[in-house]
Amino acid sequence: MDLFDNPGTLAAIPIEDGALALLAQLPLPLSNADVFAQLLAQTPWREESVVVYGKRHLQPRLSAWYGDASYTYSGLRLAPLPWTALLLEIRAAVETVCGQRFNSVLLNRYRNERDSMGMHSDDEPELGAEPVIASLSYGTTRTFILRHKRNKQTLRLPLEDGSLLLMSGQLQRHWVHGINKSTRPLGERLNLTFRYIA
Ligand SMILES: O=C(O)CCC(=O)C(=O)O
Ligand SMILES: [Fe+2]
Repeated sequence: MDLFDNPGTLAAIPIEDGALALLAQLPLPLSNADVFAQLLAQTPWREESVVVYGKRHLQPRLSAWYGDASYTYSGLRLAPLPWTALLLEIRAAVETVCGQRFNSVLLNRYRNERDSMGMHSDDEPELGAEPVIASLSYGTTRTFILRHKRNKQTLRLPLEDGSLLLMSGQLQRHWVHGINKSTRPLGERLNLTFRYIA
């Protein structure tokens, strides 16, 4: 049987004001360890800076942007890298599971427990009114935090090696999300967020 005949199904996570679904393991012909090692080695990782309230900061993580179109992220104009064979293969599997097309992917590398991502919404206008974002994780499990903008309700989701989280509907409008630093030592994690940019 071809792996892609039965890609597994996303399980909905009940949440107000948005849609969230999780697949524990994205089916791919490569092992999670091979995907992790190849992405780590092939990617031209960069330490980007962002402007927050007029002040420039280095991001506490490494990143790389691939895709068909350029994109503005936290005041940063990112020219995309061309798709690699591995990223195209991963994208095809993600698209099959999600039933959605994606034309770009942001790779984030959290080197250890001191790397993080501040609470934010992926609500740039070019992502559309109801952005569909597929978030794929490899390596060390980190806790993905979602907080409702109005009532401050908080959800904590451990994102494990090989898991795929799909965010859609009104989620970006009503919630912020991020990855906190940890006080306990942690190994490396890679995250890929597939997006569709109009
Ligand atoms: O690393 C993660 O799980 C979150 C990544 C994220 O929110 C983003 O790239 O916008
Ligand atoms: Fe995000």
